[in-house]
Amino acid sequence: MTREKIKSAKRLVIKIGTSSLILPNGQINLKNIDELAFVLSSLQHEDYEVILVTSGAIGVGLNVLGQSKRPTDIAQQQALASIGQVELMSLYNQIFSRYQQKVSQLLLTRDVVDFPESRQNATNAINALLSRHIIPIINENDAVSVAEMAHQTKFGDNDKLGALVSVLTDADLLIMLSDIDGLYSKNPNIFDDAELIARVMTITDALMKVAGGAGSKFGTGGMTSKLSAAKIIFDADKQMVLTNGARISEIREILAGKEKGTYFAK
Ligand SMILES: Nc1ncnc2c1ncn2[C@@H]1O[C@H](COP(=O)(O)OP(=O)(O)O)[C@@H](O)[C@H]1O
Ligand SMILES: N[C@@H](CCC(=O)OP(=O)(O)O)C(=O)O
Repeated sequence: MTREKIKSAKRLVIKIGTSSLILPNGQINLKNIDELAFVLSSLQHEDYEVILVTSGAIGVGLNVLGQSKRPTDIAQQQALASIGQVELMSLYNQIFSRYQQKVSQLLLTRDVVDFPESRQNATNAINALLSRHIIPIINENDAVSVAEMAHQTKFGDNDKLGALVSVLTDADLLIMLSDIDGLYSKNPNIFDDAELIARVMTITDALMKVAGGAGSKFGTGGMTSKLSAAKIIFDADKQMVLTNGARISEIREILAGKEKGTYFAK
């Protein structure tokens, strides 16, 4: 059950989900964002290379407009993402600068990652930012990405984006922050006797069956999309820890190899 390989990780991708950024009442979770900025900035100052993959554009957009329900209409969702992304980055910029950390924004679409030249270009840009000790903050370009039959520029969800960014940047570790302590043996929303799984070595069909949908009204993919992301990580021979975004300071313990959350590695 050893997590020895985590201890030498230097290049980190941290993915934070909407459920960790927005409170159930629709307000911004300032406590989590502040803790995230503090922990990631201090890690960066200690010479870790840190990349943040963030969700929350639509959730923050709803907050800006004082709405509570995600619209079903695609154009309305894209408008909300466009509004929320600015506010989200403005918040990150303010809070990270309190910890003397510069940040930047990259909004990706799937075609960028699919085509070798644009993929390399994106990797080069991220490497250039990291070499300047800047934390790149990455989201999907929700305002323009589409999922049409012959034209697919959507990633689907940010768990997948987090895994793809980890592969793209050859990161040593992906830490996925959700609103739950890790993967449970059953959907904990339904079963009281669900138990936390400490280590996953492969994604089986049986495991896919224990994963349910999103637990909060703001989350999108639920555990199914986290396991699909883990599959990308396994296929690329990489490692991932799924843990609770309510206890961001535990990232330190995870990096020290302590048993927190669910560890996905061969
Ligand atoms: N087997 C399972 N183990 C853990 N969580 C599960 C499981 N099945 C379903 N879930 C649900 O998945 C949710 C996490 O996904 P999601 O709401 O999309 O979060 P995020 O916004 O962090 O991406 C959990 O809060 C939980 O309700
Ligand atoms: N790109 C979208 C988030 C999509 C998504 O997968 O959200 P989540 O399940 O909260 O990680 C946004 O910024 O609202």
